[in-house]
Amino acid sequence: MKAKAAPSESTSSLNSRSFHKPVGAREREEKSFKAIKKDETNKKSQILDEEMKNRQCKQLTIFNQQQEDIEGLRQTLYTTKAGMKFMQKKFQEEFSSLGMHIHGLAHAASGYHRVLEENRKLYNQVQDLKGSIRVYCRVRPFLPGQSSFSSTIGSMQDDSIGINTASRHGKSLKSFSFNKVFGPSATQEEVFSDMQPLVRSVLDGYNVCIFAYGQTGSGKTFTMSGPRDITEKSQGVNYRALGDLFLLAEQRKDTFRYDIAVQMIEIYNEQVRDLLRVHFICFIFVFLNVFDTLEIRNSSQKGLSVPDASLVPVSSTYDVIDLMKLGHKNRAVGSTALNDRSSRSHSCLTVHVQGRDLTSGAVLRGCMHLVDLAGSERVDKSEVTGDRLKEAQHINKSLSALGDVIASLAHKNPHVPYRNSKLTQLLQDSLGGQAKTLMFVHISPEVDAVGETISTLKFAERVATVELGAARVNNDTSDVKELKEQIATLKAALARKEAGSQQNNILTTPGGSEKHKARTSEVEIHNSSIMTKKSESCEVEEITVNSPPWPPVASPGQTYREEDPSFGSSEWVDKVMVNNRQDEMRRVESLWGGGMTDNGISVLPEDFYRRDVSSDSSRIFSEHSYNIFMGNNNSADDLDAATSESSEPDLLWQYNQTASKMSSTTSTIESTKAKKPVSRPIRSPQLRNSNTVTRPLVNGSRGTKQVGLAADMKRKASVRR
Ligand SMILES: Nc1ncnc2c1ncn2[C@@H]1O[C@H](COP(=O)(O)OP(=O)(O)OP(=O)(O)O)[C@@H](O)[C@H]1O
Repeated sequence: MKAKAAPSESTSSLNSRSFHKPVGAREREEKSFKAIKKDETNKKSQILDEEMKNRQCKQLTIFNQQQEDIEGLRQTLYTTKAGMKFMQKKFQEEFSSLGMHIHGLAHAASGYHRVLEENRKLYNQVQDLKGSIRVYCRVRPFLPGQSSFSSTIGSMQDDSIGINTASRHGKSLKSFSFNKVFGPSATQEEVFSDMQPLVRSVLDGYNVCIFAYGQTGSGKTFTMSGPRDITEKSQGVNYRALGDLFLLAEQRKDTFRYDIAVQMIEIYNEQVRDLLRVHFICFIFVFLNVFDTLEIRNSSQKGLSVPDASLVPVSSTYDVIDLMKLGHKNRAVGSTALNDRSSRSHSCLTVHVQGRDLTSGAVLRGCMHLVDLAGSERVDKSEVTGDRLKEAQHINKSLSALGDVIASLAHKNPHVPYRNSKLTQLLQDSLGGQAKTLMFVHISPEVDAVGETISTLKFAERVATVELGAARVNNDTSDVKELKEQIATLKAALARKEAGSQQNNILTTPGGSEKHKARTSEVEIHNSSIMTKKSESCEVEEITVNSPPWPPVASPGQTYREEDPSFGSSEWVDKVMVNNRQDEMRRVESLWGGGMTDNGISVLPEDFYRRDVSSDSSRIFSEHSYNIFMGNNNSADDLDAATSESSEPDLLWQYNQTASKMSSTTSTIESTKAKKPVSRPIRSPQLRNSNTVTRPLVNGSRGTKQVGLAADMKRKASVRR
């Protein structure tokens, strides 16, 4: 800029000077000025050229540099790409190997689960084989109004529980192990789902017993039935078990046909009472504070331990709900200081299931006892007096009898004192038989119940050591069934003949019928001693004595008719037997008392029927229902007694014996009759239950005869073996 300024300055100064100078000088000056100017311009252009050159040079250098950089970048990109590709490949390889590894792990995991499941099954099988009683423990939550600050429950795992105890040496934790432990928050559904497989095995022909044990107020009734106001969610084991059986029966309907019926009894003050019987006589009994007591018959090979209790067919959960309502209404419940609705009796809901394989014709019979025991109680705590005290004493006595039985079984003692209480008699088949048994032990979390809790859990641990032997399926193959049917038919024929000739004897003996009329009750009483064997023939006595009342207790809106297809198809019943028995019944009924028929046969007075037998068909139905659960008829009972503990050859032996007996009998029927006096009294179930003439008979004699017979048959079987 200075260089530029300088010429303009000099030009202006030259102009001003040249203005004062002469023309020649001025021209010279102008020339020299122009030359200078030219030089300057040249110089300028030279400088500019140089600058341009420099700039170009710089740009070239920059360009070259950038080229180099780009080349470098290209190289880097190339190597990066290659690296990326390599990494990608490696990653893919690793990924696929990881995938394979994960696949392998998943396979191993599923295998592990399978093994676990198998282990569980095997464990259960071992338990089944050993026949160990399964023991589940359930802890009741604190009740509303109770302080939950201090609980006796110190620890709780899936299969063990620790109880805090205070001793002289300070606090300690006592641990107990069971098959399963349910905490206070366990729902009814969770509880049931764990025992569902056990319940379902009834449909496969097993006998199952689930019983709830624990001190009063610990939640036994809650587990077995539910709370006072039962909802679908709070339903207990009883409802759920039956609902599940119906569901499964429905699912299997293409291959199996199942018939399900229930009985519900209670043991109150050492008396067995039917909870499903609604009869006007019942109300009279309640009014008079006298209740009909029933017999327990463990010798019954057909699964009816209390054959006289109402046996009610059920085909839906609604039937069950109605029945349970009735049962619970009839059950003895009272208020104590420990539980405002304390069960004062042991209740037992028995579910009888008979299934027929539609392809093979094999018949399976299973039965399930669902027992809600009355709670043990310390009378000083429950503050009971009077009747409640008497009840408590009976409850404690029977529970201690249960303890004795468990102790004997645990020690494998040769003698087990089942007969010391009705409760142990009832549970005999489940505690010492081939049943699958589950005990639900209940405990309360309160600190002041710790003593009872510890003794309850100790008892439960002892129960878990009892080994019953392998559970067995009660199945009749079609061959066996056929043989039994044949035997039954033969026996029926024999009975008909015997009854016919006996009748002739009576009628031909002067005053025979009169004598019989006068001695009706006497004969009934003596009958038990006369009958040294359960009638080998028609069992008319069985028809009337052992049959549950029919129609059975009708739940609201329910009627049980002869042609009701929902329960028992005709093919299950030995029709010949039923018809024969009807004839037989008519004949024998007419034999005892009343007037004379056209044929000169005596008949019962009409008011007898009015009082004791609602209708003839009801009797037939008793027989029908009874047969369904007895596997044809009672005449096969003898055979069962022998076969239940013997093998198929024994059965054939029995059959041959009967067949040969039959052939000889038909020819020498009179002599056979002379050897075996047959006395068949007629008693309707209602009359039997009316606490009148039949009472002496009920008291033990019939039961002991049954036991005697079973023992006799067993003896026979073992001698044969
Ligand atoms: N798991 C539970 N969840 C909620 N409440 C329960 C539970 N178990 C029991 N209860 C409540 O505790 C109270 C006592 O229960 P429950 O009557 O079943 O005892 P219990 O052992 O049958 O008594 P008892 O032997 O005197 O008949 C009831 O009010 C019942 O609703």
